[in-house]
Amino acid sequence: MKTLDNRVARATELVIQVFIFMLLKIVAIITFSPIFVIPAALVSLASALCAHVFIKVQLSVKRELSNSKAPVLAHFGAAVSGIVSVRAFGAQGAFKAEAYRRIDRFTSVSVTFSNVTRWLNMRINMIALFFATGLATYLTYVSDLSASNTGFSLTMATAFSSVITQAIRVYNEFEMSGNGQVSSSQSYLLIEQEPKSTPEGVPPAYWPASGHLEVEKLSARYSEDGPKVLRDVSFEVVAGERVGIVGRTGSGKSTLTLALLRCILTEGNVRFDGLLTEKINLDALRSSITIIPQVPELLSGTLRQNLDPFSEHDDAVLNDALRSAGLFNLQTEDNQSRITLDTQVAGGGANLSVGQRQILALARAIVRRSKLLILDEATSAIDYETDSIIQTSLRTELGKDVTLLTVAHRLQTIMDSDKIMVLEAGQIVEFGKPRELLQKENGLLRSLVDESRDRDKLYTMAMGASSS
Ligand SMILES: Nc1ncnc2c1ncn2[C@@H]1O[C@H](COP(=O)(O)OP(=O)(O)OP(=O)(O)O)[C@@H](O)[C@H]1O
Repeated sequence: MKTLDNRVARATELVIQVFIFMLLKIVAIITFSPIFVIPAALVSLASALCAHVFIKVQLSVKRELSNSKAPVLAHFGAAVSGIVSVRAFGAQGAFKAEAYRRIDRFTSVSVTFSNVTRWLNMRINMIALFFATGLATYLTYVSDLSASNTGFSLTMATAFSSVITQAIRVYNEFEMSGNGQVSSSQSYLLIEQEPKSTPEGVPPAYWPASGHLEVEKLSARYSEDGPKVLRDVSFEVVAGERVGIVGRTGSGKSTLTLALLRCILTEGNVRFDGLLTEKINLDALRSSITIIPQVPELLSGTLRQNLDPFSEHDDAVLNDALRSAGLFNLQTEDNQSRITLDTQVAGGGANLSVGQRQILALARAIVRRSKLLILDEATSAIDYETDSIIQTSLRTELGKDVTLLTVAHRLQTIMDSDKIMVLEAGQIVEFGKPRELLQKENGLLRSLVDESRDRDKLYTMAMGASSS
């Protein structure tokens, strides 16, 4: 904002300077030839008219110019970075043709742009020429001004055209940069904000004491005028239950998790450990629920800072969480690249594998003692060993009252869950114990399992889970 203020102040200063300069020239001419006050006023009016037309036209041409310049630069960038592939596939001809096409478009707009500038220069020069010629005629044949003052007045008049052009150019730049800066700042200022925390929204200190979740007619959409992606979803999960959420792609699984965290627009009631989540401050709600996304984000800093950003726990607790999450099962004591609390994590967790990041996200949930854990299962990029470590940790290390919702992409992960929720087009079509769902004729879960290559294994898992 400060840079913006400085730039606007500098541009304003320049505009004022040029206009004062122009005014001084007119004043100098009028002082020696007062009769020229009317031609000077007419010249200023005519110049202002030309400037008005020029600025209007030039604004859209300049926008078109930058729109046609970007594709040229992008094409060059793509060609340079992909030069090996371009040559390997013998696609030089196609790339050249495309480059010519883009350059042609850019050139035609550039020509229009310089024509617009030429249009203005011609008119301003003509106006200034008439003015200077009129003044010279008057001073030579009518006025009895001394030779030195005549020379001075004529010098002022001949420099007049360049000052007018300069004034228009500076004013135009001022208006364009002002417009751009103000409209982009405006768009940042008008970004919709989430509701602020209020004293009434602070939940009691004991909350949440359990992971009991009651959802009643929950609908969700991504924007005010967008369609309902989740429609009247109602279900109840008692504390400590493990629920798998399945459904075909686009059925609303991720949307449900976002709706529970109030990250999108929702209607209906969600009660978490007895409290309506819409009445609770967002920071309190989101810090009591942990979500482990497919690719967890980590912050740049040490592992310790990532697990405990506010330094609320000692190393023993953090190490315990790492062990429970399964990190130490992945590495041996003598491993040189062993991950410890002092390991530096790159921005986003770029120096760790997706599996390691999921394990750390799980450790974070253990440290925070979240009562509701939402796991968006990683579909790929995670090896069998890491996956089974995570699954074992989830089954053995979480407290008995911790509710686990797993958005599953592989049925194996959730077939031994307490319950399975099947979503279809934003609605719950099945919700119950795996064994019961598999017995339903034409059931959706049953059809998903029957389509799977591991059909028999899945049936065995479901029967085993339900009987336990
Ligand atoms: N940011 C968004 N803006 C608008 N619509 C969205 C957005 N994200 C998802 N949707 C829509 O919401 C619907 C449900 O998407 P969602 O991501 O919840 O499905 P999903 O079941 O998680 O799919 P997948 O298994 O592929 O992850 C889809 O029709 C999708 O087009």
